[in-house]
Amino acid sequence: MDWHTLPETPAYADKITIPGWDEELGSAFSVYKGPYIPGRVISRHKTMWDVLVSDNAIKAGISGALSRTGKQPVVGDFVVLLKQAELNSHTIVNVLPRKTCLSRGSAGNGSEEQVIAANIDTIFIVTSAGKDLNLRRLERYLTVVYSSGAKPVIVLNKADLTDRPAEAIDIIRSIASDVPVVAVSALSKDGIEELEPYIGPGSTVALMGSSGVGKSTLINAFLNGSVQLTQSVREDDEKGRHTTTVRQLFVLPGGGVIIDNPGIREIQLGDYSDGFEKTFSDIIQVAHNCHFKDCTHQQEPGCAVIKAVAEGFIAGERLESYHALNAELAFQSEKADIGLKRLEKKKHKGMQVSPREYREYKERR
Ligand SMILES: Nc1nc2c(ncn2[C@@H]2O[C@H](COP(=O)(O)OP(=O)(O)OP(=O)(O)O)[C@@H](O)[C@H]2O)c(=O)[nH]1
Ligand SMILES: [Zn+2]
Repeated sequence: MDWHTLPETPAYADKITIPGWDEELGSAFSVYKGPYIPGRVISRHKTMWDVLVSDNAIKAGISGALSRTGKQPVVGDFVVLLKQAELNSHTIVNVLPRKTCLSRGSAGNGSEEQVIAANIDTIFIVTSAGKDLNLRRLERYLTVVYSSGAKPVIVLNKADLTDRPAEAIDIIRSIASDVPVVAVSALSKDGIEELEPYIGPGSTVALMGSSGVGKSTLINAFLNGSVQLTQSVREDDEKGRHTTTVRQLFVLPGGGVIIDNPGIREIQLGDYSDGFEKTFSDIIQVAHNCHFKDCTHQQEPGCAVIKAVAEGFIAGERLESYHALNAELAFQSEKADIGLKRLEKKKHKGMQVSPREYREYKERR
């Protein structure tokens, strides 16, 4: 064979069958030669990770070097594993660049943000028709999703319980600008085909929304009975004990991936300032016309936002929600600042030398 006809792509490239894998990951991985294989994290335990590799799921720990960087693999991460066949062991040695990153803000202790999941393309914000429908909560969810880099889709579930789903959709659209809003019934599967474009081969979705809106029912509908969602896997850990793990990443029959993780379900509002500006882009746009540059849109004269509310262009509740979220963000970042100061103090303390240490130091010289 003439060498010109050799394929340009490395030999492993066509063997990689990890859902969500793409060319970019391929080129990031191409620097690894030898006993390294790629994988995708299914779920994380304290010091062990379940990882999907070409055609099965394995358990892996992480290397000391990766551990020292402080970068912990999370569900959805694409990782590089060192495979030691003779020891029957896999070790995660690196996390490949994340496309999107869903994290809990730096709430409380001022420590760095906590990443919950990575590489989610689309997040279904699930709400249900009827009394769960809460526009203010939807705005919070939108804020979180925008900050992660994923694309939001609002799913109005239990459409079978309302006579007027179109009305509910209109209400949601009033705050959602160009975010798709889809009415479905997870129970009867009515309308779920409208969600199919987001769960096609290679795409990764996650679901967010309060308890009882029907997230599990929806996932089961996508899975089409191929996996039992609540199925827990009983296996022996490295010490021979039985452990029970719950899968958090599912491959759909059509090739898409669904991530279902308690941290995403129960997401709290943290430092999501970027997403905040996107969510309230209408208010921020109007605010350019406020008389004062630092207008807080509370009661200042010449406030264009208050004027827009009075004239009915912006809903009063929406401005209230803006103020409430703004206050919360300010509070969170203040808390983070306080935490930082505490840390700085601590660091300083560590550098202080006690009189005894100083004496010993001088004596050694
Ligand atoms: N009528 C109707 N009921 C639904 C629909 N989808 C889900 N339900 C019901 O709503 C209840 C809650 O559904 P789940 O799927 O457990 O809700 P969830 O969002 O996963 O709840 P958590 O696990 O607490 O987060 C169940 O009794 C479902 O049968 C729907 O489209 N229509
Ligand atoms: Zn103003």
